[in-house]
Amino acid sequence: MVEALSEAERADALDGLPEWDYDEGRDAITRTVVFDDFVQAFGFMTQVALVAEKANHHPEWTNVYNRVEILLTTHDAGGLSSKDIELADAIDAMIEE
Ligand SMILES: C[C@H](O)[C@H](O)[C@H]1CNC2=NC(N)=NC(=O)C2=N1
Repeated sequence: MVEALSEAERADALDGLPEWDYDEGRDAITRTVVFDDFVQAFGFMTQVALVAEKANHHPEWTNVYNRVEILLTTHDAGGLSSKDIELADAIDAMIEE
């Protein structure tokens, strides 16, 4: 069973995720990505969905046209865990492609 990160672990992890913001209320991280159009945005979401399903760790997200707002937290842990950090890293790699 995955545990929520400690404050120190969280601070260290967030240092490596400069594109993500910390949501204290949810103990989560968030990132908004804007694409050229809906098709690009949905293609990205499809890529993320396959990685998330493989990891059995899923984002909370919204999509409006070319904009995708992503929130990562671990429901089973009641907060931010290493699984969120790993998924955020994978998402960043897809965006940098
Ligand atoms: C039953 C299933 O394995 C669990 O519900 C998984 C699915 N995806 C998940 N995703 C996220 N973000 N947090 C979880 O705790 C989680 N748990």
